[in-house]
Amino acid sequence: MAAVFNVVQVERVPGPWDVSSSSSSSSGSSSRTTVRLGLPSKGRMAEGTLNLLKECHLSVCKPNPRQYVADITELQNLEVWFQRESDVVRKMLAGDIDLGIVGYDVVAEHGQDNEDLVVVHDQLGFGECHLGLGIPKYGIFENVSSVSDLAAMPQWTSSRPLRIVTGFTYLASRLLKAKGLEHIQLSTADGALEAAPAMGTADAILDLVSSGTTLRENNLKEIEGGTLIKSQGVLVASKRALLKRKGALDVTREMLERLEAHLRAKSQFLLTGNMRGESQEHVAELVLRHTRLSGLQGPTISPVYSLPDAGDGVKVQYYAVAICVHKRQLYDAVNELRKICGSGVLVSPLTYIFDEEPPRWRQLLATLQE
Ligand SMILES: Nc1ncnc2c1ncn2[C@@H]1O[C@H](COP(=O)(O)OP(=O)(O)OP(=O)(O)O)[C@@H](O)[C@H]1O
Ligand SMILES: O=P(O)(O)OC[C@H]1O[C@H](OP(=O)(O)OP(=O)(O)O)[C@H](O)[C@@H]1O
Ligand SMILES: [Mg+2]
Repeated sequence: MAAVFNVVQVERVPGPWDVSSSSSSSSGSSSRTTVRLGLPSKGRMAEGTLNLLKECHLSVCKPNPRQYVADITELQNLEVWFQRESDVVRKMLAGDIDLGIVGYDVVAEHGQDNEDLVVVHDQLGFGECHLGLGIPKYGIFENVSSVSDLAAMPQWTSSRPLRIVTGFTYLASRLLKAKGLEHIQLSTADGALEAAPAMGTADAILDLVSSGTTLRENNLKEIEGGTLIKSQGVLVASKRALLKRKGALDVTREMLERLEAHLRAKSQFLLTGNMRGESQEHVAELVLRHTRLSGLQGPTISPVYSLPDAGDGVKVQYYAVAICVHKRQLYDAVNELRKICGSGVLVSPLTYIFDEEPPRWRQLLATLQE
């Protein structure tokens, strides 16, 4: 006997952006004066988010793991709300949250190209993955190695479409047809999608991939052209909040500046060493002969003062050389600097490199003026 569900009509509570709502909405959020930042409450993105904010000296004070509201001491007038990633995006669209840090995949799937969502920083450097098709390595798929091969398979017709299981139905319905997959039938599941082809409940899957281990362990493979989007942690904002909510743009700017300056510094080391030379220009010429020692704009050369002999005044016999080098070039740069310094080379990690104005800030202002 088919289950009968009593459908209860639930009156929609107007949100803070609803023009019809004269009074405050359910949470009084239309009259709220604080700016709200939504962060992942659990899972692999939660840890990466909190670690990055801590590295930017924006530690979230969350004494109890089950506490869903917190704050960041350095950012007054900002409330932190811990939510599931998809709910962060939903609540941004409803006007109950102003900013969020989530995976880009969640913004793309649950934001559904809503123009109110603005990606303020698109590469936070954690949660890297991509949304890709996975098909069996065996059977009729054995020699299929690309999306065009898959689309060309004669098996797929309007009466017998290619069955794809995914948690990303919005992106699947928008992007798969553009890849030439005409006859597809989408189904959803909450997880462990890789089991579906072996179980016979789907022919292929569309899911997030990072190491590829789960696909391989379930005899599935990716195919050329099968990646729909790439994803990593992003800082996303509601355009309306940035334009209408007092303080939202200022706090966004500070977060963006700190994130951008820190992420840029993470890839750099500061090298310093002392060397003999006739003048700062002479030392700079020696250093700049080495390609790996050109730094961000160039080496900083400063005189080292000493009192070689009692009674004589201070003298300059050495010059300190300071340069930023990319982590990948560290060892070669140390060797080159050592050759010309002759003395030890000090290496320091960098916390921030602040640009005059972060490029993403100019982009955001341009977006807000559209
Ligand atoms: N290999 C991966 N699989 C799934 N998500 C990944 C992967 N790599 C990075 N991510 C990021 O992590 C997010 C999902 O994290 P996680 O799976 O912990 O949470 P969730 O899927 O929402 O929770 P749950 O899995 O309990 O339903 C994705 O939205 C994506 O941005
Ligand atoms: O490429 P890999 O590194 O193997 O990661 C990909 C797997 O990780 C995620 O699953 P998750 O761990 O979130 O479990 P779930 O499928 O139950 O969500 C995703 O749904 C894939 O199944
Ligand atoms: Mg998951």
